[in-house]
Amino acid sequence: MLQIEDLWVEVQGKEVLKGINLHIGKGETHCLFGKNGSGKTTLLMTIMGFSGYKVRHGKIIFKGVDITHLPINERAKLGIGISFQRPPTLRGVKLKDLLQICGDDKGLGRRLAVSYGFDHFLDRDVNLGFSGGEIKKSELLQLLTQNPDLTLLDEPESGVDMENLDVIGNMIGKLLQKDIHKGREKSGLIITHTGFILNYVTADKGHVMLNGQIYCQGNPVEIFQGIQKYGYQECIKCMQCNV
Ligand SMILES: Nc1ncnc2c1ncn2[C@@H]1O[C@H](COP(=O)(O)OP(=O)(O)OP(=O)(O)O)[C@@H](O)[C@H]1O
Repeated sequence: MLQIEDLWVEVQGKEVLKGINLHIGKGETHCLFGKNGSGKTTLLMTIMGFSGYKVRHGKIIFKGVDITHLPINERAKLGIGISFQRPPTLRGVKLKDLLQICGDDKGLGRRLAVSYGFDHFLDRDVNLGFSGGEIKKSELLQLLTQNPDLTLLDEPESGVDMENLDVIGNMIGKLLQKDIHKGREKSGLIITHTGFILNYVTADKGHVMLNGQIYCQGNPVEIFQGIQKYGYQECIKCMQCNV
């Protein structure tokens, strides 16, 4: 599904990603762990194609297509979706209108909003005055409507209370087809500090990013436990380190 080869990325003159290699197969969900400022968000924003993330070297291949220099809208059309760590407020854009843009089937967004008890937000400007948890629900509603083949999630749990974590987790589980083990087709890359998502999706691989490089890949639960026990720096010295 996604193949990243020796990716070097510069942001505002600073070299942030330094030779990233990553392969996410069809139907696989990967978790990305790592210290603050290590480059995780930069990787997601670069995959999605946001301006300001300058690819100095390397390739991003999605579904066999080289998307390294493709505009963001083309990447979305090809089937990539993203949920931001801190999504912007869209004044003058109603959530219902954004949901219509996200999905071809015009009724899908509303049906999903009703099913998650979120329909009273449809007539509000996107994220304007939304609480932290409401912003995350709105983001996931947009993604469920878009129904991307590769979903990029940047700390989906941040700002979400304990009860709503369950709702958010189930929405992500639906997005990534948690329950369909055979023939699962949707892929995901999830940045998480808390590891909460591991209770809601069957994650196939975990990676640890430090200082713009991926050091470790392996069982996501074991990696997360290793980080909790020994910290990032010690974790990357483990047997699973392959870079
Ligand atoms: N627009 C920008 N201008 C300047 N520096 C930037 C910009 N975007 C990212 N950086 C820098 O690049 C580095 C990596 O940032 P990034 O947001 O990718 O880290 P992260 O691993 O996602 O961190 P966190 O876990 O805190 O969200 C940081 O030092 C950050 O300050």
